[in-house]
Amino acid sequence: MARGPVRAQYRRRLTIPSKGTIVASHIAPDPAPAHVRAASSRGAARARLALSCKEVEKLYGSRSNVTRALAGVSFDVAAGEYIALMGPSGSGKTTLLNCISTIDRPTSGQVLVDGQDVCALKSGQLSRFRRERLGFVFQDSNLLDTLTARENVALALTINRVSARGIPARVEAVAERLEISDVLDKFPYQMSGGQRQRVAVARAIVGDPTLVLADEPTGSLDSKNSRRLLESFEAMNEDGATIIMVTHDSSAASYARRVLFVKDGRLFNEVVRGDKTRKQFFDQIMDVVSFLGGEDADVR
Ligand SMILES: Nc1ncnc2c1ncn2[C@@H]1O[C@H](COP(=O)(O)OP(=O)(O)OP(=O)(O)O)[C@@H](O)[C@H]1O
Repeated sequence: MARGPVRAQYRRRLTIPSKGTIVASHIAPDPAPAHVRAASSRGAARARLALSCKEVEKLYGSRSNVTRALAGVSFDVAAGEYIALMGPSGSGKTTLLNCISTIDRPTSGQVLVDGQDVCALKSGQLSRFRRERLGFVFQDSNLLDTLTARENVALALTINRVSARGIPARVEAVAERLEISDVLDKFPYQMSGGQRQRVAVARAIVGDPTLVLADEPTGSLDSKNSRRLLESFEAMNEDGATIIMVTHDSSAASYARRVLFVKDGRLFNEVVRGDKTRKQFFDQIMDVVSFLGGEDADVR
């Protein structure tokens, strides 16, 4: 099929303006995700912003050779949302995640987590902020090889100075939720890739962080283990966790409640799942992926 008419068709359906125009200078959270709405005990959390990015810009390089990785990105994430970030290779997804996670610093703009400007934190405050507010899940599980699964998960609580008495019950509870109770006493080399990744998720969420940040968490998993991990994320989100996940995979993104698309360092579009089935949401995501430049596999 000819590229031109297809693009024109998507442009109409998605109301995508002409090339180079920013679709939304500020993207607000999904006003009331159904599962958040349903959980009356979390009513107060509904209004709370877990994250607010304001005109985040990131330049790399020196004056003669500058890369503008982020060109003024603004969006809000309400507590309890589940966001997927998608976009072509080099569009700025990892840079954005790194600016949110404080691994990197924006050149200008603000990143507010729970209302606190993370760019203004000094180094001591920064490590505390990372420990207490953030949970990280990477493409490779990054577990400590010399510790069992139980010890890997417990370590996150020990570092957070949770009293030793309270640790075993919290580890058992999170293990049950992620269906890893039977591997808690195994070392990473004794587990499958999927089990290792679920242990890594347990480690990320056991401290009850404000934000769970995941960079291609299913990147090294086969389809069965990917699905299992994504179902765990979905359940965690239904229990109240706020999740931001970078993925190149439309199927993985369709588990989120809202997908933000990044292109050339800007937010280009967003789609909200609302009451759609996952399949309908997947089709909607694929529409944008196709518009952005082709096949699912090209969007990373
Ligand atoms: N440390 C760095 N120094 C210079 N340029 C960088 C650096 N890190 C990223 N970039 C550039 O910033 C832009 C955005 O990169 P980023 O890694 O955020 O993209 P991405 O969307 O995550 O890509 P991918 O999907 O391929 O991982 C790219 O042009 C990249 O080359």
